[in-house]
Amino acid sequence: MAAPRSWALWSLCGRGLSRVMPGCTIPGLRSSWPRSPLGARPLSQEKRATETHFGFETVSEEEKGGKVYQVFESVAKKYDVMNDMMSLGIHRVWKDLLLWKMHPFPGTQLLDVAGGTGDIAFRFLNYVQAQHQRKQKRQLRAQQNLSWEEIAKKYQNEEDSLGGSHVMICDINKEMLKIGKQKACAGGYKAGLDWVLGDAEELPFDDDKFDVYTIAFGIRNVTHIDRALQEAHRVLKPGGRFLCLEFSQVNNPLVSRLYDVYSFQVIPVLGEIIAGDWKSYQYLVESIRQFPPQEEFKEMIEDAGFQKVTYENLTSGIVAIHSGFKL
Ligand SMILES: COc1cc(O)cc(C/C=C(\C)CC/C=C(\C)CC/C=C(\C)CC/C=C(\C)CC/C=C(\C)CC/C=C(\C)CC/C=C(\C)CC/C=C(\C)CC/C=C(\C)CCC=C(C)C)c1O
Ligand SMILES: C[S@@+](CC[C@H](N)C(=O)[O-])C[C@H]1O[C@@H](n2cnc3c(N)ncnc32)[C@H](O)[C@@H]1O
Repeated sequence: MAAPRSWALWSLCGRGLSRVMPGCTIPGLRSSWPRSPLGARPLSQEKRATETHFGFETVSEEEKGGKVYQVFESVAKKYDVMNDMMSLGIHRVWKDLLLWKMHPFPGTQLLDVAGGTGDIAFRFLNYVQAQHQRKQKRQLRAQQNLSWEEIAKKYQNEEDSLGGSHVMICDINKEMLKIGKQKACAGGYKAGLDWVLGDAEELPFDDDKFDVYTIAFGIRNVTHIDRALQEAHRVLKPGGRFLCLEFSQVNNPLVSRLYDVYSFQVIPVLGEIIAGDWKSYQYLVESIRQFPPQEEFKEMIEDAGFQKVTYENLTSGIVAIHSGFKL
């Protein structure tokens, strides 16, 4: 089988990559990553404190944020359609599973960091609304002698239809938030959500504020993952839950091989055809390979102070959901 294009590039660039271990500035990183596209391959321990990775490229920590910003600024308009095309809709199932795992209760205060175009937030609102409506119907059926007006009122109060639940969508990118807000208008999501421009590494919220913190396909893009995890811990209430949906390490060799071919040969091509942006989608597949595998990420979450940390692999580990509690 021919080597994927980017893998060939990666090999050609090996001199530069082996000189630097991009993840070096992040406490808790293990020497086994970043990984090559075709499996674990430790890179050199030599590194400079201010360097990190942007895909397979070595950049300064100062540069990385700007580069990530440009990627999402560039893809924002085509972001949703690209996700459906790349995954044939499978990303929707992963996001649904995140919500089922969360199983929010009435009144849940959710912070969705790197919330982008709102996929997690809208699912959350749908979930709590459906749950609240079921509860309300049960209560209405149980109550005798209610007037039609009283019944209608119960259905009309939008705020109440969420049972007090609320989602705060926080993202560093104005363009992603703009698309998210447009989707919210089009989808009729008015109550129970707010949009905030903010950095996962320095969240603009008080301590102990949220019941649940989610980050879906976001933490991979953050410069200092440890800082983002510490911030997650800070803003959660005691008893609060951290949930992260992110690309991970494929645990089936056949799927892994097909996935590598698909990632490096097909995804950038789709990116070019649909979004007119090969580079951003090359960054996507490279950044996936730079992210720590399940066990190492679990340890990083524990290092940030979370307890009862577990993870669940989805689609042979193409993605995983990590969960932890602030106790
Ligand atoms: C810039 O940063 C970003 C931008 C974004 O837009 C999004 C994100 C964040 C990401 C997401 C929210 C999710 C995005 C989803 C993905 C990256 C895709 C994940 C991949 C899958 C679910 C499928 C995994 C694929 C496999 C296990 C391999 C199976 C693939 C094949 C049999 C095709 C192998 C390909 C070739 C041999 C090359 C020749 C083929 C073609 C030219 C045809 C192209 C084929 C397709 C479009 C079909 C793709 C097939 C599937 C999706 C099959 C699914 C099957 C299974 C899961 C078993 C972001 O950070
Ligand atoms: C792949 S998108 C995920 C969007 C959404 N969560 C989803 O699942 O579709 C990654 C998002 O992370 C955001 N992001 C990257 N770095 C960030 C940071 N330091 N703080 C907050 N958001 C960030 C990007 O702007 C982008 O919207």
